[in-house]
Amino acid sequence: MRLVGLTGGIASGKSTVSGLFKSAGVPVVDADVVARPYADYGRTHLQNVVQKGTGGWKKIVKAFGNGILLENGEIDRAQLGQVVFTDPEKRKLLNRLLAPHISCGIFWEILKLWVKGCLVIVVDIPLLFETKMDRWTDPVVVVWVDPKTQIERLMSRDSCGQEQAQGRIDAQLALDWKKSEADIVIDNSGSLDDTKEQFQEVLKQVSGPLTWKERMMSRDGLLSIVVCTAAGVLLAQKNLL
Ligand SMILES: CC(C)(COP(=O)(O)OP(=O)(O)OC[C@H]1O[C@@H](n2cnc3c(N)ncnc32)[C@H](O)[C@@H]1O)[C@@H](O)C(=O)NCCC(=O)NCCS
Ligand SMILES: Nc1ncnc2c1ncn2[C@@H]1O[C@H](COP(=O)(O)OP(=O)(O)OP(=O)(O)O)[C@@H](O)[C@H]1O
Repeated sequence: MRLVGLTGGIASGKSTVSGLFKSAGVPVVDADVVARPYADYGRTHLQNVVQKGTGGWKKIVKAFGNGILLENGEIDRAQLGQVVFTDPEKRKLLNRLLAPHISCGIFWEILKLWVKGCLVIVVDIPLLFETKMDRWTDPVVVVWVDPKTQIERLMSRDSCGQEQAQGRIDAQLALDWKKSEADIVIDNSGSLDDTKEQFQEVLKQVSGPLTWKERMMSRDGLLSIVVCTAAGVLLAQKNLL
């Protein structure tokens, strides 16, 4: 199995590119969705780590107080966002509290796809480098955008001011550094058609033949190893008798 890491900066276009992967039939695990309440998507099959009553939810309420909840008891994301994107210490606290739950949620989503026999899985993790999860993915695709376009798109999408947008950008490692660490870079500064054109090349690269190690890590690869080992043991036992 090949785990492709997809990352970038806030509003650099990760969801846009992950949408292209999905349209091309490549399964995508989205960390932002894992870290959201079910109600946002109405997709109850997804692992979620901050839904009311879960371990992640309890930790957030304990650390940030009941004032962080909506009337229905779910986390008020807009309010939590305001807090953590303006206070680095609170953001570190939130990250520390949620990191084990998010990695666990991502792991479960990957496991479900592995059981289905998927050979190439894209994991869209905004904080892939920050959380050091890039150790588990190869190749790493970084969706890059020039700084001016990034802030413009962020302000327009989230209807926020320049200061707020800059605060959110600064809450992550520099996008240029992520670009320098990438195996593959998609420059999403141009039109959607430009990005789609680059994507076709990237799709070819990530869906190329699997290495032996990747084959062995796939469901069928592991099953073959188990079956061959069992057959070998049985044959050896028969010969010994
Ligand atoms: C802070 C929260 C409440 C803001 O919610 P909101 O709906 O406004 O934003 P959303 O979840 O859609 O995230 C938008 C983008 O913000 C950035 N972002 C989210 N959390 C963080 C964080 N802790 N640090 C830096 N950037 C972040 C990511 O680029 C993400 O794609 C929410 O993002 C959250 O609970 N974050 C903590 C979980 C987390 O770390 N998510 C990232 C997965 S690796
Ligand atoms: N090539 C493009 N041309 C014009 N607009 C774009 C392009 N790519 C993305 N956008 C727009 O920019 C915004 C950010 O894109 P997107 O939501 O895909 O980014 P993201 O990296 O997933 O964001 P986040 O980090 O917040 O999850 C969206 O409003 C999207 O429609």
